[in-house]
Amino acid sequence: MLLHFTKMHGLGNDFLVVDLVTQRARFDVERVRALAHRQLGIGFDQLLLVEPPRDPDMDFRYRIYNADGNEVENCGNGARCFARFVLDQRLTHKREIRVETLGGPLHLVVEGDGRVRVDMGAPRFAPQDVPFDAEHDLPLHALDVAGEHLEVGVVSMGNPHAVLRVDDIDSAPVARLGPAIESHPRFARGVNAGFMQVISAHEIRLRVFERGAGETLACGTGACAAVASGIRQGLLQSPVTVRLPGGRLTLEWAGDGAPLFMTGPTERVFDGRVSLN
Ligand SMILES: N[C@@H](CCC[C@H](N)C(=O)O)C(=O)O
Repeated sequence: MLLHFTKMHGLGNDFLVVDLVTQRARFDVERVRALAHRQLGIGFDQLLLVEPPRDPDMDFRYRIYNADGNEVENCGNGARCFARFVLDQRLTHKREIRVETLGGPLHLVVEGDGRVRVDMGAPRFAPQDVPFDAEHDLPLHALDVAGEHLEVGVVSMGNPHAVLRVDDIDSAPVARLGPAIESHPRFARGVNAGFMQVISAHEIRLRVFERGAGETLACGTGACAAVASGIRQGLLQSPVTVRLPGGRLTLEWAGDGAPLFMTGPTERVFDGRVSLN
């Protein structure tokens, strides 16, 4: 069976996007891993599935799998690509799209310049919402990792994030600490580890070691988590430009309980067909 797919990226965070509105396919862990393989497969950080909604108030269901084959709750760069994909494929003519995800509903707007603005929902900091093993809801939590005593902000953007402030992301120990934070036993479902350098109240640099994918060129929900944590700590003020290895995002957040908005670009790389036998 030949399945049509589209390869896309958001700031270098790359995706295999599959239309399951007009096609049928099943993806188990082994199949996702095989397709994600950089040498033996197509290669991607995440697989994005476009499905019909289950909720009649929604336009689509948006499902996300990490390269390691596990299904996850949310993906910010993927959400922007999702919006461009459903428009380009003429699965909708709407430029304002509502999608259901495992992490909750998202509202996507394709702007006149082609960039996509996403209402990512309200960041949540309560440890049980992340989930993170801690008794109190604090802006910073002590975390012992690989023999180091760190202070991290913990945030749920539907998916779990830990944010560590560093002096310089170019020399930050992302490859060493990233995997140890990702699999730290206090994060029951694993965590995405963000390394944030504050440039000014309105600008940060960020690298993210993603759960189930390793370090990526950009992480949209990681950018949201870093900005939410930075504003909560009094380090940042909205709007904030986030400079990731793959490019820039603009983040706006009015504070506790308010939705966080992320705006950025998308790119379609190529279309193809793959045999799923
Ligand atoms: N790259 C994504 C996040 C994808 C999911 C993440 N690795 C997780 O496991 O939660 C983004 O742009 O947000």
